[in-house]
Amino acid sequence: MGFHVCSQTLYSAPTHHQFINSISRGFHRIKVSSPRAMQQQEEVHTVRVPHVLTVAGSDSGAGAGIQADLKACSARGVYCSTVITAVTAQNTVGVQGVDIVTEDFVREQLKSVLSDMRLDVVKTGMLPSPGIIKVLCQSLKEFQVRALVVDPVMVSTSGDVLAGPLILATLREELFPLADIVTPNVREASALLGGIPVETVADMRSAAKSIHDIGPRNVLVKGGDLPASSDAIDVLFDGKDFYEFRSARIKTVNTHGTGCTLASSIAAELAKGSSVLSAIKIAKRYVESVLGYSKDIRIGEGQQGPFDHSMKLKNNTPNLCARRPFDPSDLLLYAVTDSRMNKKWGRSMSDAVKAAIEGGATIIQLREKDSDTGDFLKAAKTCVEICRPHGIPLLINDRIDVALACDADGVHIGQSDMPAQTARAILGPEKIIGVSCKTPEQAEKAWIGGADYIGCGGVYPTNTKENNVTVGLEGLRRVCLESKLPVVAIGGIGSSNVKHVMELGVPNLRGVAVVSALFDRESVSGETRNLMTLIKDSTKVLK
Ligand SMILES: Nc1ncnc2c1ncn2[C@@H]1O[C@H](COP(=O)(O)OP(=O)(O)O)[C@@H](O)[C@H]1O
Ligand SMILES: Cc1ncc(COP(=O)(O)O)c(N)n1
Ligand SMILES: [Mg+2]
Repeated sequence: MGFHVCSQTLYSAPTHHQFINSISRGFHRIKVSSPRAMQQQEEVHTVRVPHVLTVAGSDSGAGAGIQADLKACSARGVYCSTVITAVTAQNTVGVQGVDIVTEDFVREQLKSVLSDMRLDVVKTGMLPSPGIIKVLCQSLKEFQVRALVVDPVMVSTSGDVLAGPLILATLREELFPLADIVTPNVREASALLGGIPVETVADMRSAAKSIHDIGPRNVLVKGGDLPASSDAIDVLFDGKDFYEFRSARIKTVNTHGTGCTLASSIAAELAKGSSVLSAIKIAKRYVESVLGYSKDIRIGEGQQGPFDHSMKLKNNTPNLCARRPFDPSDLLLYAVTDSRMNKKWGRSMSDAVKAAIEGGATIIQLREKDSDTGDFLKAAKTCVEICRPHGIPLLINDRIDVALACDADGVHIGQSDMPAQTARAILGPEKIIGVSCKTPEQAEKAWIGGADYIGCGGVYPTNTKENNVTVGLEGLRRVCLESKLPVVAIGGIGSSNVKHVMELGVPNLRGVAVVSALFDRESVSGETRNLMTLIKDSTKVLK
């Protein structure tokens, strides 16, 4: 929620009361002194978040190890603390060096975390020496946790040894009996069982059963590296039954860190309270989604690249990043294309958008009330591609799902849609959110909720919205005077009255939003151009 407070300060610094308000919504503990704020403090409560501790090695390339665990837990909505057992010099080519942390210092890290934080699940990765495993087992006996996930990391995807055969006996005898689940890949399963071949699903089943005999409650043998298999199959044995988890195999070189990610995602779901079965199901689905999203990204020159745990990197690739931050001057001539009007004039949504841009519109909103979601999404994607090279922000009316799916620049929502604060939580800190407001109170609420601008109207009566209460120029003036956000006027505005609106000259009024006067006309670009001339004339008068 921190970003929220920052975004507000772009336009106006929040008052003390607003500041407290916005923080308390994030459930942070606060110290305050004013009587009003003291009252607020009583309402503040803290929320304990699910917490996984990973005990693993650091990967400098950040594809696997501690770094993968942190990213996976973060993406899965769980807090992750870390105890580092080894530092590896590693990249997509291989492991160039390993520096093992001393047993004493592993013990010290464990004590720091476990004595202070109430955590739910411990997940282990690279445990490079028998001594470190013993230290860990001692700590686990001293400080109770709800579950222990053991990923018996031995060899990296690149084939380099991370923990040699020396650890096998201690791993089997001391750590496995404490584990709720162990997650060997096929090679690790083979090594744990003295080198027996594990090359088929049938082998995986019998390996899972044999490893179960060593003591863990559940064994998941992962088949990512299974030869000649078109699906990615993992086999679970819980002491009674076998379960097969199967997903399509993603064709990609970016599989470095899949094992660490699967294990920490299982730990994350267990920390949230899932059963072992559903934790595996969700974790595997997550791995499949991130691999699918990342299949074409390229990081490093080696054979096995890392993937994008947060599924965000591609949004920032240079050919797509004409997007720039919202600027209130974008509101100057705000074109709202309405599906019914486009239908009436036999125009496609994208033709309407092209014409508005050609005429000089500074921001565009798609308002679709009739078509199916799939058709709307397809058209919206085309409009995003049209707008982005021009640097014109594209917003979607009401449909946050469509805005996300087509990667629009933001949404415009009304008073009966979800609150701005909820929309902001879903859309993240960057997307533009506009809220329709008729009163200063609504404008205040939108600001606190994290909106970027206010749409105020209807200024004049309009056919576009049935039963819409008109606020008039006076209502617009009141909202503008009190709003901390930039305002765009909407409702029945066109060439005959745009000057009256713009020449109000009130602070925060940054432009006009227009539907019929642009789109219920023969030439959208011509009308847009004319209106822009009138807007510029009236802003000149003000200067
Ligand atoms: N190409 C792929 N497509 C889909 N899932 C995969 C792919 N490669 C691995 N997985 C899945 O990732 C998880 C980690 O498996 P694996 O790669 O075998 O472990 P490790 O990284 O320890 O070798 C498993 O759930 C496996 O099924
Ligand atoms: C520090 C460290 N820990 C674990 C792995 C295993 O990686 P993978 O998940 O690809 O098997 C690794 N390569 N490096
Ligand atoms: Mg792997």
